[in-house]
Amino acid sequence: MREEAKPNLLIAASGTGGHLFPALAVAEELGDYNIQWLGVPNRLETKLVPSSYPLTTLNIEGIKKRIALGTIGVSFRIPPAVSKVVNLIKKNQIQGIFTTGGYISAPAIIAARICGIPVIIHDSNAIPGKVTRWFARWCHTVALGFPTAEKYFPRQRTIWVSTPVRKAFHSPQPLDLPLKEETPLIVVLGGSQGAVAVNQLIRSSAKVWLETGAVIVHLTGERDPEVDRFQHPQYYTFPFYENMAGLLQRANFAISRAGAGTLTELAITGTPAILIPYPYAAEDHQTYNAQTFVEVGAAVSYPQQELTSDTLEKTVLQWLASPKMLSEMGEKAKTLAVNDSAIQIATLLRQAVST
Ligand SMILES: CC(=O)N[C@H]1[C@@H](OP(=O)(O)OP(=O)(O)OC[C@H]2O[C@@H](n3ccc(=O)[nH]c3=O)[C@H](O)[C@@H]2O)O[C@H](CO)[C@@H](O)[C@@H]1O
Repeated sequence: MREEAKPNLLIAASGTGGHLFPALAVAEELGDYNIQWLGVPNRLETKLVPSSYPLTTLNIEGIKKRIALGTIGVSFRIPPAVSKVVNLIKKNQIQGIFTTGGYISAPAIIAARICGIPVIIHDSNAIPGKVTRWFARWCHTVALGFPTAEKYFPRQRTIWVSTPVRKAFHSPQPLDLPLKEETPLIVVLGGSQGAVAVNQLIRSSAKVWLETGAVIVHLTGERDPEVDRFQHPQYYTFPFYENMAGLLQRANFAISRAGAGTLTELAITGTPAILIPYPYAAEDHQTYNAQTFVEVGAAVSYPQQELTSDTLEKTVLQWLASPKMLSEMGEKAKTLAVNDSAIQIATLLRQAVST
């Protein structure tokens, strides 16, 4: 196919791994499209996107403030961000937009409406974000990470697709860590940015877990000033780890926040988890995300305020001594996996762009 014959798509996804990796997974399925990316300066997209797709950044502070105050609406003054997206759409003859919710979706959807092109929005959480709820009416289809989220969109076309994960999750990935086959591996993570409160809990209990022979890989994020406080030969820390597929495939279990991205990956890799939902997530959505995994028996979930290091210490020791229980929980996690989520969204986009 000649380069100029490719359809042109804009992906508006910004901020956290939970918003970016599902969008990158969809982009991986659209190799026959010219893809432009819309983000903001100084967020994760500036690291993850430019090597693969041209990135345009918007200053959306004004929009963030309006959404935080609940004042955005159909009549709101069109800010410069929207004009910039309209220009981008016109200049590049963009035929459709894919967005994963969050602030960046607002100017993208408004601009798409002005230009008369279709938008597919994906929202991965059990309680969809405010922007998704407000602007869904202007989208061609709302793709959902959790089937229960459908009730927020009584008048829109919705489809439950789970959440796309990177292609690497769909095949076995080698892990570059010195681990014997029989060594239990605990992976600790706090979403794409790390979780300082979880990190503290782990450091206060890790020693007893390591004494059983287990290895811990702890993804700490980049903002924890006490990251070097605990050290042990079986304890590995990384601020951010690229090969999540390899790590979760090998993990016996995870201790994690309950972001939708990580939960979906745990389902695909069949990894049981001790979940500690982020207590300040919008509308407490992580607690609701976690519920689905708890209900099928794939995870246990503790509110951070109620979880003492003593309870966590005992739970982990019990899990380390219960391989049969872990493999049963792993199988239950797999019942929540949707392996073709990215393909389903790519198909929706192809249909929307061609009609
Ligand atoms: C604090 C907060 O509000 N977080 C939200 C954010 O996701 P946030 O990015 O915090 O968390 P998620 O669990 O959704 O996604 C994390 C992603 O980063 C990847 N990862 C993480 C650590 C690492 O070292 N390497 C790596 O690749 C994970 O594999 C996963 O793909 O958006 C999600 C989707 O709307 C929400 O469900 C989360 O509640």
